[in-house]
Amino acid sequence: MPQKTVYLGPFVHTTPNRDLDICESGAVGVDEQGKIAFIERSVSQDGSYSPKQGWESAKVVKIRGQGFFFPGFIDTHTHAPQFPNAGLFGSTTLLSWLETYTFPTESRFSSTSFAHRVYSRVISRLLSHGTTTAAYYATVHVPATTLLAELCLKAGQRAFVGRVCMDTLSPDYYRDASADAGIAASAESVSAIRALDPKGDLVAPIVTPRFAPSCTSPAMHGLAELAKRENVRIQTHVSENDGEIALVKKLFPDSEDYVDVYATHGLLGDTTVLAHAIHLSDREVKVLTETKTKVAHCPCSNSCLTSGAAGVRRLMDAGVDVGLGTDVSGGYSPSILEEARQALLVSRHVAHNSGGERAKLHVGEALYLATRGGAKVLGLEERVGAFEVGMEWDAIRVGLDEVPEEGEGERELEGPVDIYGHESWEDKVAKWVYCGDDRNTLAVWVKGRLVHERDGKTSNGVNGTS
Ligand SMILES: Nc1nc2[nH]cnc2c(=O)[nH]1
Ligand SMILES: [Zn+2]
Repeated sequence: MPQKTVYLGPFVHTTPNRDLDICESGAVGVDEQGKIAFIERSVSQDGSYSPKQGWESAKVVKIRGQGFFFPGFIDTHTHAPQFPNAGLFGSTTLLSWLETYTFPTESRFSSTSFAHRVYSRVISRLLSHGTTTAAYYATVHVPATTLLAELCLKAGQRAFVGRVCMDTLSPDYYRDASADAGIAASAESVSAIRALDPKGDLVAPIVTPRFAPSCTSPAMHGLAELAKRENVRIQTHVSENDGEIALVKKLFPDSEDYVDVYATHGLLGDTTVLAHAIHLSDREVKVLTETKTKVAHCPCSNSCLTSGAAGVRRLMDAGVDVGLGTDVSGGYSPSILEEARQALLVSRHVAHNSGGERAKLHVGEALYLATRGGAKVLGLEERVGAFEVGMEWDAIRVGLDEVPEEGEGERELEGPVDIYGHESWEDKVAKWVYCGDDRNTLAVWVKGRLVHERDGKTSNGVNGTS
């Protein structure tokens, strides 16, 4: 159980309106359950903080130098078994990439010892980049999928873990034998993951049809029923690539479009996350709005696989909830900070090509998608994604490097962000978003538990005592 702690110093998060909210000198009290008990927004900066009644013996964690507390990042879409392929995609596009890189690698997770090696690294890498919640796709293998959930729980990472279901148009060496076999294995996986964390405090199952081309109609119907019966969320891919969209049209000639395939199989709703959603028609966007279906925006992957540029402003204007997904190894980076940067850059391409100035995201919006927006996509908005009383302390301690004044001597250049002193608070945050990386992630907490310390040994459940 975490110790009662007061976090002192600047903190930054986003508002429900997607603006930055910067508190230059605050105090956040976190109780033994890891919940935020109070927030004070104007604490004296002279170091003479006097604790509230009942908090006199609480531990104090203080920002020193240039830095701030920020909510933990939320990755609404990634593939844990694809991390061995991060950076490998060559000139492929989705369907050739799946055949060439993805299916052969995912098939190796029939070995739980291989899974242990990869998944342990994945979790500690994500934590080191400040990702406190991830929605993972695993593979078709039930034991390795359960292992991923176990390792998340041990490391203290919040996670949704999904056994991938795929019963058609997949290689013989890597597929479900039939729709019934896939549904039964997915049901087994849901039960096994639930048993690890029955209340879903940190880890929960998520039903995961890979995408329409690799699932038969009976498999999709069965998975929708499973999700409903077990009250489990759903994740899949939609409208990522031109060839994929053409294939869906051919496979499901009676459906109006790609979104309609999922609608007619009962797979849409406010507990469903669709990744990509790049090439949607107005009708499809309307259906997502009406059904409250959520979207994981994966700009890095969309660029790597030449999939296209998703118009996030269009989705947000239509009232669709959007979060960010690294989609490794379609995307090369495990970092949601990198994904926020890519979202900003891609929005500028959209602005130039068709969307106009309004298509451009600003830094606060990108950080909203990375935190509060992601929480909403995964149904966690009451618990994480921002600093509010009653929410849980999922947080990053960000450190930025100060460049010494002339005559103060040189400092070792450590991190990628230089602060010269002329910057406003908004400037500091922008420099972090555009120039920062995991060297700026000094410590990470989930539900009040310290789960990673830069240069410490806290990652992956080792010495995670605080
Ligand atoms: N990006 C991506 N798209 C998919 N569509 C179906 N499977 C995948 C996958 O593994 N990654
Ligand atoms: Zn994906």
